[in-house]
Amino acid sequence: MKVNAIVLAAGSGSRMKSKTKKQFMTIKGKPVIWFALNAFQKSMVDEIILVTSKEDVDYCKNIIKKYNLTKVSSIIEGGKERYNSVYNGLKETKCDYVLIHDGARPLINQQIIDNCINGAIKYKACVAGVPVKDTIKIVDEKGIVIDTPPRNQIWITQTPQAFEDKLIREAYENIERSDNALITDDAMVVEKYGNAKVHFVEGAYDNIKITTPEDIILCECLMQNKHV
Ligand SMILES: Nc1ccn([C@@H]2O[C@H](COP(=O)(O)OP(=O)(O)OP(=O)(O)O)[C@@H](O)[C@H]2O)c(=O)n1
Ligand SMILES: C[C@](O)(CO)[C@H](O)COP(=O)(O)O
Repeated sequence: MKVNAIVLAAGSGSRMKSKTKKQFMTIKGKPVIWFALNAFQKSMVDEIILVTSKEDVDYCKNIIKKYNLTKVSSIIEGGKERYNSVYNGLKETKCDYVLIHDGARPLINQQIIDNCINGAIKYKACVAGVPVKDTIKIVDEKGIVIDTPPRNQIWITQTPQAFEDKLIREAYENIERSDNALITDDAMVVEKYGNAKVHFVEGAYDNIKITTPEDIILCECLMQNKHV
């Protein structure tokens, strides 16, 4: 059984509003992207496909060399939207199961990776996540509450998202032929165009995505007691 991971680092990080792209900012002396790459390096994943922007390929090559990330088998160019980057990565993989992960989620751990691999084997399509702790409200464009859905039906969706390779490949091929507006994760591609039900597997509350400036501070705090 061959398991590959696609790690995404081709975003512009516009919500971070920083000079350095968020995936290359430094936490505990290491670039953010290193944490995810290192987690997969230490896991049972066979190969890592790193997706990044053309202008960052050389920088990524340096990181891979410096930290001896031997499982990174290729660095490929991303696309305009996240799903374009994922599809470019998928074209580069050939395996039985594939894990797709945001390079901007440095707090991924071995347990989550294992949960995703086992979930993909069991269900063909799964995503890491956790139930929401807050009450969530649906609002209209004026900010007026329309509905308060039952909290036990709402989960925070994280990455990795893991799939049987054939299934996710076919689902992505289908979006090429369809209206692909507002696709923000890979589970959605399977929900809309794939041939399996997507199951949640246990993620972690600290498996946050670095998106806005306070996430860097939060991440540093969360990492303080961890051995990474
Ligand atoms: N065209 C894109 C867009 C996003 N990503 C990656 O997908 C992950 C999650 O996306 P997000 O947090 O939205 O990153 P950005 O698109 O970079 O951020 P923003 O939306 O604030 O511009 C990140 O690791 C990002 O690098 C990517 O590889 N290619
Ligand atoms: C894939 C994802 O991280 C799951 O939460 C998320 O959907 C990415 O969305 P973004 O709009 O690119 O932040």
